[in-house]
Amino acid sequence: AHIQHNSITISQLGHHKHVKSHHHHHEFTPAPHIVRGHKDICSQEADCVIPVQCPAHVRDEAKLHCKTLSGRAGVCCTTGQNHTEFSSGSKKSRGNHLVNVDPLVLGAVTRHSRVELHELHLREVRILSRSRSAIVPFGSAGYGHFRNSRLYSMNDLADVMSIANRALEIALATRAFKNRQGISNEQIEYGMIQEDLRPTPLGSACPVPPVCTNAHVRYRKIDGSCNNINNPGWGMPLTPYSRLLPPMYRDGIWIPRVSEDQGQPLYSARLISSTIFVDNDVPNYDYTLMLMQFGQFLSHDITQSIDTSFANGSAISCCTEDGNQEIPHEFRHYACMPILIPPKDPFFSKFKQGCMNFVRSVLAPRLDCTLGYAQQMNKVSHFIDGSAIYGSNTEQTRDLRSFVNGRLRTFNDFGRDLLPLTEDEDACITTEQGSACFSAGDTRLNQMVSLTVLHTLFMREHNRIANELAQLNPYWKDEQIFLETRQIVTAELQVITYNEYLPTLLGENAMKDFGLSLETGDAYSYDYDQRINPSIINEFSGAAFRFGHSMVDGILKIYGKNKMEAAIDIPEIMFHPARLRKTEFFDQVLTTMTNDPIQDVDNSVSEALTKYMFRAGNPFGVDIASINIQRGRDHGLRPYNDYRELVGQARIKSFEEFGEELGNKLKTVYASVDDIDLWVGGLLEPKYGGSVLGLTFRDIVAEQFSRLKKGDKYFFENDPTINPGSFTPEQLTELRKVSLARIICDNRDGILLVRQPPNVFRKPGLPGNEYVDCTSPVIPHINLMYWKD
Ligand code: HEM
Ligand SMILES: [Ca+2]
Repeated sequence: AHIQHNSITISQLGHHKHVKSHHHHHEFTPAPHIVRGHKDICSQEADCVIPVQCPAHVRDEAKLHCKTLSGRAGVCCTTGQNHTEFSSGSKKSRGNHLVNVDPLVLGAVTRHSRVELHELHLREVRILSRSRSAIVPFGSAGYGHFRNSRLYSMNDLADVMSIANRALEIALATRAFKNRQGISNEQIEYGMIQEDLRPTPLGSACPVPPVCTNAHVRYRKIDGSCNNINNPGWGMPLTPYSRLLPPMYRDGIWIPRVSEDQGQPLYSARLISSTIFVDNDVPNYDYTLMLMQFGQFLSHDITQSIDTSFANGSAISCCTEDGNQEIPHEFRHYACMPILIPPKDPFFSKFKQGCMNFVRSVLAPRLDCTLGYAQQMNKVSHFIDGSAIYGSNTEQTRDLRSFVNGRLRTFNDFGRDLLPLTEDEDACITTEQGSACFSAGDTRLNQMVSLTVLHTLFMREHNRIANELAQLNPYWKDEQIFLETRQIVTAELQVITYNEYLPTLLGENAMKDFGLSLETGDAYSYDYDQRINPSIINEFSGAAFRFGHSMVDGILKIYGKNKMEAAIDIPEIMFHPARLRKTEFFDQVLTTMTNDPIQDVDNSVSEALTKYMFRAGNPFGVDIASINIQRGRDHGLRPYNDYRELVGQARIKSFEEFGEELGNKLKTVYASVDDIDLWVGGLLEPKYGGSVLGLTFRDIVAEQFSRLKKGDKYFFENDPTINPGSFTPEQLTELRKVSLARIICDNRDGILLVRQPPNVFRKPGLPGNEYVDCTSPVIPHINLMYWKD
C-alpha cells in the first residue's frame, strides 16, 4: 500500500489547512429515479424503506426503487433499517477492503498516541498557567454560552473528562495508524477497521459495558443502561451519537472539512450567518410558542453535547481577551475552533470583535471499541425518559429527591412550589438577594425563563401524581411511589410527544410513513425492534432539531387581565429566571406560550439569538446561527446536498434553486453548492406537506423519533412480553388521554390561567381547538384509581 508521510500534527487539529493529498471527492449515486407501482421488486434480503432509513453509502450500486407501505417512494435496502455502518456480513464495501491490524503496528501506534496525549495535557497546563486570556472571562456572553455545557458536579466533570480523553487517545491512534498504513479517508468513513481493541494495548481506553443482572427489571435505569440486553450500553449517557451518514473530516478522522471546490477553507460561519440570516418578524399563527418551548425542553431530555474544558472545568478561550482576534495556534488549546468575525461585520465590528469563542465538543469511544473517526459524546440519556426532570445519573437524581412519599424537592416560595434553588454559584448570571437560580435534571434549565417554567411544570406534575398515589396506596414506601410516578410522568411525556407535538410539527403524512402514531384505546404496541439503536443521531442534534432556533420570538410578551403588561427582551431572562418569583409570572408565561404565535421556520432568526444571546448586560452577545454552523463542522456533518440525496431529493446543482435573492447571497459565502452547511440548507427549504419543516429536516427528525420509539424496550405502550414495566390495558387507556393542556391546568397557580385550548401547540380558538375551562372534560383527566394496588 502507498504510505502517506503527511504530518498533520495535533497543533493543526481544529483549524483548516489545505492538504492536497487529503482532499477527495465523495461520489454518491445520482438522485433516485422513482419507479412507480413496483411493490415487491426488492429481493428477499431487502426491505423497501423510506430513503432516510437506508443511508446512501450502503445502498446497492444498482439501487432498486420501490414503494413503501404508505405508498411513498422508497429504496430496497439490504442492510435493514438503522444500519449506518456497512453490513458486517460482507468483507467489502464499494471496493474498499477491511483493514488488517498488525499487533506490532498497533503496539507502536498505542505508544505514539499515549505520548501525544501526554504532551497535550502538558500543553494545557502551560496554557492555563501562562496566559491571562486562556479562560473565558466570567460575565461575558461567551461565558453564558459555556453554561450550556455546564456539568453537574466535580464527579460529573471527572467522568466526562476521563471518557473524553480515552476517546481522544483512540482518535490519535487512528490517525497514527492511518498514516503508517496508508489508509484512505473512505476506508475510515466506511468503518473498515473493525479490529476489537479490547484485547490490545489500547484496550484500557475502551468503555466498560454496564452489568445487567436481570433482564426483567420493572423500571428503567436512571442512566438508561440495560434497555437492550444485547447492547446494554445503547442509549446511555456519555456514549457517542449515531449517524445517518459517515462524517466528513478533512483527514477522515477529526479535522474539520474544507471546501469541495478546491480544498480551500470554508467561509467563516459568522460571515454566512450575517449574510443569510435576517431578523424579520414573520409570525406563524397556526402554531403557538409552545411548539418552540416544548421542543427545546424535549431536546434537552435527549441530547447535550459538551464543550471541551480545561481539566479543572474552566472555560477554554480561543480569542484574545479583548475579542479582537483569535489566539495563535501555538498558544491555544487543541480543541479551539474560534469563529472568525470579518472586519466588515454589520454588528460585531462596532465593538471591535474579530473572534467569537468556539470550543470543540468532547468525544466518546465507540461502544464496540474500534479504531475510527471521532464520535461526539451525548452527555444525557438518549431515551425520552424524563432525564431533564430526574437527571441522567444517580447523583443528580438523589439530590433532586425529597425521599418523602416519592416526591421531588421543591423550594416553597410564599406557598408556591418552585424548583429547588441550586447551590452552584456559577449557574446563573447573578446570585444577588431576591434572585433565584434553580436546579432540575438538566443543567441548562435556567437558560430561558420559559424553559424553566416547563421544568417547574413537570416537577409539580410529578409531585401531584406522587401525592395521589400515596393516598391510594398508603402502604407504598417512598421508593415505590417515586419509581411508579416517574414511570407515569415519562409515559405522559411520550404521549404528549407522539400524540400532540410530533403530529403538529411533522404533519400526518410523516406520522404514517414513519410509523410514529401511538396505538389507541387499551391496545399494546408491538413495534419494538431490538435491532434498532435508539441513540441520538448526530445530524439530528447538530443540525436538524436546531430548526427550533428559527421559531424563537425575541420578545416575550406578558399579559395582564386585559392588556399587555410587559415585553421582555429574552436576552434579559437568559440564565436569569428570578422573575419566576413574582406570583403571577408562572401562569403568565404559560398563557403566552399557549396563545402567541411562533416565528416561522425560515432564514429569519431573532437578533436576540444572533446578536444578543447571553449578553448578560453587555452591549453584545454571541450568535447562535454561527455557532450552529460551526458545530456542524466540528461534528463532521456532511454538506446539505448529501442529506438531500439521503432523503430522496435531487442534489442542488445551482444556488438559484433557493430563489434568486437567497441564491445570490449564498453564492457569496459558499464556493460550491456542495459546501452548504446542513443547518443552513435545511432551514431554507420550503415547508413540506403538512410539516412546519422542509423535507430534509422533516425526515431526519421523523427518523429520530421513530428510533426513539421502536428502539426503546420501555416505551410506555409496549406489551408485557417486551416491556418489563408494562402498564395494564386500563392504565394505557388513561395515559393516552394525557395532554399538555391538562398538565398545565392541573399545575398552574390558578390566578390568571383558567382556560386552555385542548391542543396547546395549535392556534387556539379555531374549530376543534376552542378555549375551554380547565375543569372541562374536553381536556380529560387521567384517573389514577387504576394504580391502586
Ligand atoms: C429559547 C431559546 C433558545 C436558546 C437561547 C437556545 C440556545 C442554544 C445554545 C446556546 C445551544 C448550544 C449550541 C452549541 O454550542 O452548539 C443550543 C443547542 C441546541 N438547541 Fe437551542 N436554544 C433555544 C431554543 C431551542 C429550541 C426551541 C430548540 C428545538 C425545538 C432547540 C434545539 C437545540 C438543539 C437540538 C441543540 C443541540 C443540543 C446538544 O446536543 O448539545 N433550541 N441551543
Ligand atoms: Ca433522556
